[in-house]
Amino acid sequence: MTKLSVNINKFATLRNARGGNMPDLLKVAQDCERFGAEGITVHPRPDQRHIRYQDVWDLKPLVTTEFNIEGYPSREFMELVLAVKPHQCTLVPDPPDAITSNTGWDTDKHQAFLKDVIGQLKKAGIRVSIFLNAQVDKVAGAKSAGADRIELYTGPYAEEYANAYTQPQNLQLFNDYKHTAREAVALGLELNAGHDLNLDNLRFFKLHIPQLKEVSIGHALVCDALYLGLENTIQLYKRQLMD
Ligand SMILES: CC(=O)[C@@H](O)[C@H](O)COP(=O)(O)O
Ligand SMILES: NCC(=O)COP(=O)(O)O
Repeated sequence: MTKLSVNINKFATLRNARGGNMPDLLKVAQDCERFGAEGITVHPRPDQRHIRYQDVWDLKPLVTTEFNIEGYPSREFMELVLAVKPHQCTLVPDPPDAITSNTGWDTDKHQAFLKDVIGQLKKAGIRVSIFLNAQVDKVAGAKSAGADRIELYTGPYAEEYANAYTQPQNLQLFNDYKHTAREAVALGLELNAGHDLNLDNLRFFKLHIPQLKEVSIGHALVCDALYLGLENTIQLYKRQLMD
């Protein structure tokens, strides 16, 4: 079974646009769970342009499914995560000014740093996932740094899927995802995926990477919800994830 964690960043973007509390992020998270989400993901960025550090504190007692906090492990981020203690922390190598996440970790180059931060998170009882490109040679570094899971960065997959839409089975890049997933499982790592997954490309990914434990989806899901409604949209995404 693959769990759907709804990334609620973009609801916070909308709220912040007017400075008030509409939509109410806490209600959104609770409604996502009520509508079938099996996790809530947030990605507090240094400029707090969507998720604010206070949101993370406020969400913690309300989230009854899996709470996943994503981000670059800066000192401030680590202090927040270690204090809030979510179920899972996903480490992403984003520079402070990133518009959105656009690559995975080089687990060789940053091995010592990753080992240190993952050690701190694990000591606090937090499961750690690290964001990885579909690069089979970076998986061993995730394992030796102490990660429990990897999250496959699916941005390039989504782009290629859209381009090769008529014959997705010919996707060249997809073999790299398959090999990376296989290597992760062989080394005892669990598998997440995320970024730019949507109602078009999700089913193909799920069918070909059956080891997938969880996907986190935000941007496309929120866009779909504008047309289809949040409850219906969450159900449609869950349908794509059926075994
Ligand atoms: C790690 C990842 O892929 C997501 O967190 C994505 O970057 C969403 O962040 P934004 O909503 O800021 O684009
Ligand atoms: N980890 C990926 C995520 O949380 C959502 O990414 P996106 O669906 O907003 O691109």
